[in-house]
Amino acid sequence: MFSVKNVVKRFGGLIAVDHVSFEIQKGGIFGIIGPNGAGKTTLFNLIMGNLALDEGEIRFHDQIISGKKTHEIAALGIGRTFQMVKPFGGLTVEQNVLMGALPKHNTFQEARKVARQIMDLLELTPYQDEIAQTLPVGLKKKLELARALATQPQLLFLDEVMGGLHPREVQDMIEVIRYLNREQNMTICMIEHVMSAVMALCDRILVLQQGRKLAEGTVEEVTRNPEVIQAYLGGEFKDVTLA
Ligand SMILES: Nc1ncnc2c1ncn2[C@@H]1O[C@H](COP(=O)(O)OP(=O)(O)OP(=O)(O)O)[C@@H](O)[C@H]1O
Repeated sequence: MFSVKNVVKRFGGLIAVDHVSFEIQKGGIFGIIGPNGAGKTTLFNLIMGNLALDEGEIRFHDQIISGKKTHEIAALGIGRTFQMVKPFGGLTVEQNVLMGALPKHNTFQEARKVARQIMDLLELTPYQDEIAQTLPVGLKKKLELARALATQPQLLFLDEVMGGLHPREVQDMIEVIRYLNREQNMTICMIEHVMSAVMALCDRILVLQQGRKLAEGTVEEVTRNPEVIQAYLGGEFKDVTLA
């Protein structure tokens, strides 16, 4: 469904993404993990056309998407959330979700219907008239997800949606992602530091380190990989269970 082939991104002398290749199968939940600075967000920015790649190719359903503009990529059915939550701060929750829904729908009524379904799914309806920037982090993360869902993607890229959430909120988010994947047939690719969520959700994991692919495989394969264990034990992933 989606492939990244030999992608390279340089920032001056630094190679942020160094010949990375992977494929995402339709219907899966693909995880991308790795220490800070591994190149994960840069990879998402390359995929969504926010940054131009230096080498390589990105395909979605056999169409080359590298080189396309962000709105063209979104129109093909790819959505994303941002690690640094980016709602329009001065707008209400409902207006924010509508902003995502409007380009995909012919009428305002249709867009509003979809926006309301998404707010219901994410339990944002009680906050629909609140101004986005006044929300606590957990609700801001949900709003970020709601805005991405409003574009009705087939393939959704999630950049650390669990970050800053309380354990109860992490559990809720896991359930929402599982529902989107199983009930709405959405293929998901998630960058995530919260390892319990990665373990609970992902059928395949890519491990990046200093821009390079360190390992790729199932949760079992990756967590048994000696190089991954070494990288993690020396790193910041204190909550990872590698038993
Ligand atoms: N616009 C930029 N200009 C220069 N260097 C950049 C730029 N964006 C990212 N980098 C560098 O590229 C490397 C990869 O950064 P990136 O944000 O992709 O890592 P990450 O794996 O997403 O990290 P984190 O887990 O902290 O979000 C880092 O060394 C970072 O400093």
